[in-house]
Amino acid sequence: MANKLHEFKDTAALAEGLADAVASVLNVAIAERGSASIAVSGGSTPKQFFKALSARELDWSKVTVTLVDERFVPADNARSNHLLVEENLLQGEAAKARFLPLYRKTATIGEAARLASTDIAAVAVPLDVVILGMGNDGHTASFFPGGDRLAEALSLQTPRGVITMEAEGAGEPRLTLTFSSLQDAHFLVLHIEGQAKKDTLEKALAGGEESEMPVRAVLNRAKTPVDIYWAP
Ligand SMILES: O=C1O[C@H](COP(=O)(O)O)[C@@H](O)[C@H](O)[C@H]1O
Repeated sequence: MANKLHEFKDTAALAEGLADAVASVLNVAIAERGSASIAVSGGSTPKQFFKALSARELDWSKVTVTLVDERFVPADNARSNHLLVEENLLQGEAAKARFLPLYRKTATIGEAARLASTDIAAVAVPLDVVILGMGNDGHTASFFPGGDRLAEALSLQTPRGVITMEAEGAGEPRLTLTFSSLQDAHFLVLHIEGQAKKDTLEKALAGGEESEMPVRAVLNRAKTPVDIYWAP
């Protein structure tokens, strides 16, 4: 698996470099198909990148933005990945993008997953861009160690879509794209920052079970080689 590491002098340079690369992929998709898609992660890492991407020149009205995963909280909750994207990416020209949330105000998280799966199914396959983050526990998306549906989420037999996930380290119940939904993206990125995350990456790459560090599934058997973007 020819993953590639892109190192930057600082997080600001990484944000600009990744925004340039993503904008280029989205522009090619728009030129070739008339549309483009990107699934992004939440958490604390991507904020600078989102702001840089938001300022890139492209026909955002032709771009579908969705989430790799989401906490099962409404968009006005400070833990919401939707809120992070809305406040940092979907601003200015980028506000013209079509946004597909994963959270839905449904009686159960299972119903929200079914509704989100239906919407995601209407987006061209494969996704053009997937931006993954990683926790220091080796989770990516909401593929958490000990997750109640981890094996199902990581199996290529599981159809593309959104499934629920609960795990001790996850906090709220989660909604996550399945591995099958994201592993063949045209541009598959793992965006991590800081030495601790670099050490976690090295541990993940050194071998071991996917159940211990689920990011290994992406690093070891995604169809698309992973572009790893890192800055200290
Ligand atoms: O819970 C989550 O954590 C990961 C990593 O977040 P970070 O703040 O350490 O970058 C994130 O990729 C995921 O989308 C989010 O739901």
